[in-house]
Amino acid sequence: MDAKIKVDNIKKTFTLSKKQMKINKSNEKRKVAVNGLSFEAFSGQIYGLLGPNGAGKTTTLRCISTLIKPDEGDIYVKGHSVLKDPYNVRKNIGFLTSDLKLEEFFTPDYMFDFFARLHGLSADKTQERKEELFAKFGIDHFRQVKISDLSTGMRQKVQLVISIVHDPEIIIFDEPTNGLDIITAKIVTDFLIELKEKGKTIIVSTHIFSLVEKICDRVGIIIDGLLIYDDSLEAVHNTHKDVEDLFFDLAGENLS
Ligand SMILES: Nc1ncnc2c1ncn2[C@@H]1O[C@H](COP(=O)(O)OP(=O)(O)OP(=O)(O)O)[C@@H](O)[C@H]1O
Repeated sequence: MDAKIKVDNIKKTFTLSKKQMKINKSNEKRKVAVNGLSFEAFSGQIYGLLGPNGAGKTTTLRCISTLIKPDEGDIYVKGHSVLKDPYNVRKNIGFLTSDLKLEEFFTPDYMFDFFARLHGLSADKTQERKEELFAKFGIDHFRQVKISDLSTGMRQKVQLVISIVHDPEIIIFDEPTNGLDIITAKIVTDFLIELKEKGKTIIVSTHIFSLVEKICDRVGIIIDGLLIYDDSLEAVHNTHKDVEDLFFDLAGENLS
């Protein structure tokens, strides 16, 4: 099987501000967020990057999505290097994070059209895609309401649909169900399963064991910037009761 995403020995170090050093309760000026990470993700599968707070999940996903550059190593998305060919990487990726800022003044309808134009979609295609996604995520009834007047859950739905407006082959999703109510969380997880069945390649980051069990085909366990496990869910179940059992078995002594 050909890897759609190949993360090849990436390293990323941040220089910390005084404030960040205080938060980290450390005198160290530099923080190694990701320390020589490698894994592959395949089409028709969901790869779950699982780890506690500060493990390096978001940093890894931001490197894959070309928002930041790894200091060492490289990542190949459909063979395109994030360092040498970020344009073609971006074209193939939809990146979703709850950090995305939406313009408060605009409506979901306007935002969707704006991002569709940015991705070069025709007017017909934009309309077709908008109707499909707005119906699926229940956005229809607030499509003309200003973002500033929407609830957090409603905004998250809008963020989700605009990040996949171009129907990307690869979807990178940072904490997919964070902050969502139980109904929206189910719509999102069902949608991810539907996308993988269509042959998309999906990487999600999470700290929720049950989400990995429910939707992932492979799991990578990341702690302190290091990938300490990388295998199929089937392999997990061959040796352990479940992912939680595996996590505490492997990570127990590394956790503080
Ligand atoms: N821009 C930055 N500047 C300084 N330090 C950073 C920056 N981004 C991340 N870090 C640090 O790098 C480490 C890894 O952070 P990262 O956000 O990748 O972890 P995470 O696994 O996504 O955690 P969480 O689940 O809390 O989001 C943390 O110690 C974090 O404080």
